[in-house]
Amino acid sequence: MASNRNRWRGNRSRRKYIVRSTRCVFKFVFGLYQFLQVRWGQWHREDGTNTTWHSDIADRPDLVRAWKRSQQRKREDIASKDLDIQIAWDPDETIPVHDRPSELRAQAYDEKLRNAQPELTSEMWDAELDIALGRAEPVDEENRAPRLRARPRQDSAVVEAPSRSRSLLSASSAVRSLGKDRRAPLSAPSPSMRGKSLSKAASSSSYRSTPSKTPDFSVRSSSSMSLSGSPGPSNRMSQSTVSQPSRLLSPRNLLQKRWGQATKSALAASVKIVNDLDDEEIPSHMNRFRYTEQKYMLGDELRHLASLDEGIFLTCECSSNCQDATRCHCQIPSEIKDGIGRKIFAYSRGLFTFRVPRGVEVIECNAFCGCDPACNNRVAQRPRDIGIEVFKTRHCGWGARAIESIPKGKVMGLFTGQLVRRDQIEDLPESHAGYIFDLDGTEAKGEVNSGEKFSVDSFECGNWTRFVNHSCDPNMKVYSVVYDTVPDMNAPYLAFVAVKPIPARTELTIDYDPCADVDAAGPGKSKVPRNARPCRCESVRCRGWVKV
Ligand SMILES: C[S@@+](CC[C@H](N)C(=O)[O-])C[C@H]1O[C@@H](n2cnc3c(N)ncnc32)[C@H](O)[C@@H]1O
Repeated sequence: MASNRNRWRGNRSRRKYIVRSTRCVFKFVFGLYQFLQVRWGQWHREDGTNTTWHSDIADRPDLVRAWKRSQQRKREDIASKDLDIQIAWDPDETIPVHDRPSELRAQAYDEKLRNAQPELTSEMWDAELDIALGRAEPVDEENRAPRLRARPRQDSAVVEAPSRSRSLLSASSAVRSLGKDRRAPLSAPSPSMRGKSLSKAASSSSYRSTPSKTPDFSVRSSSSMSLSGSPGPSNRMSQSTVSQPSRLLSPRNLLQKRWGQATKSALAASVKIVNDLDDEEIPSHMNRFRYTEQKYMLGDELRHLASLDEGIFLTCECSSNCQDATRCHCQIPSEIKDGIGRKIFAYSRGLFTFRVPRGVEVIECNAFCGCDPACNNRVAQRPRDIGIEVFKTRHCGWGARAIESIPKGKVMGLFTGQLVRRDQIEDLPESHAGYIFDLDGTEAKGEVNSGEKFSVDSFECGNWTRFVNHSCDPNMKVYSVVYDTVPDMNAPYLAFVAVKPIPARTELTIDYDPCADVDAAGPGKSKVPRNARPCRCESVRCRGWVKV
């Protein structure tokens, strides 16, 4: 490996050292971590050794990236060979150290699991509901294929087949047959969240392109959850975990369990379903709904957007925390500036500053930037840390609220769902209309670029944000943010941010038509658009209509 200047972190004298070679070696500390082995060219210990171990090298992101790529290749290699993986701990240590449980192996397991598990379909969901309601018996899945087989090396360490929680029976919809949907039909004549108005609310956004073979919503068994590749206690290798039989779960608990798995695998806080108002157990249309916390769902024709080449991104070389937007290369295209035209970040101390003009999108640091994950300019991409309740409102069906008080500027979450080409929206069923967001933040600014245009349909998949109702005096605003795509791709994320301090358990709302004439607000005073319906937000500033 070519020599390069390297500063040893923590060395106050700032003496320069040269990396002579790096090697991808798995060293086990508490049996779980892997480290990059570095041999130093101009440094050695008194005993002559010159090797140190690192999980990161702040000054050499190129080395770390190369190392991570080689790790990825190894995992893919392991995953492609067969569906078996030895994951048992060997108490007698007869297994070579490289075969012990490790993060690498956990990731390989996870990747195998994703390959082995079929995509969750509405039929599977219906079947689970049938079992939950006692209308059907769970099937023995022993002979179901393909699936991941966990091969125990010792009796003491068996990880169960991860597809245990899946039950594939009939395709009838228990929810539908129970007639649980007592709300007015959601067949709005035109999109409620869709349209110029909403796009204007969004100054821009992006979708996360972290390469992923399987979308976020993939349901994993408890054991696979514990084996997820991200660091943290919830990802440690666990002993055998047996799923709770589905038949013991009510539809709400079953839905809750699904969402719990999805939020947990995204390292996000919980989302609970509560209804203190009536006996509707779960929101309607949940029989086909798949929860995806932070990623768009991509159909085959858009899957290429999830594996963008590193070369497409502008990256910064900051060593840990990005503090100066004028020096951050990833900010070159950013149009967020202070009063004297200097580039600034959109956030201060983790909170949105609202210094982002309408039509301008926020460009966060990306996976290839040199800064660390806690950098100032990575906020919307972090896992949501505020617990959410999806609850039954008095007048607007189900809504969403936070379980704790929220400061102004807090980024609450990203709007997710199925990413669709804008020209295909008209083909969607009418019932989807109130759940579609156009990603047209830059169009609102009048700079329509020639690229493809997208919208996000959250009717059948998405997260808690699809329950956010409209208010003419909202407590959240939407802005657009990119971090795993680039602005020109027109597929930003939409981040929901608190515009004022919000007390715990206050309904979270946005304005579906933020560009309506605000000065003329008040019942009947502003021009009623064609796609409007009576607004039930009950705010004193209510326009009297909501665009749907
Ligand atoms: C994105 S969904 C919000 C979640 C929805 N309440 C539910 O239960 O699924 C948008 C739909 O909620 C309803 N809605 C939201 N805000 C409303 C308001 N202020 N007045 C009347 N209906 C509203 C409309 O039916 C609209 O099409």
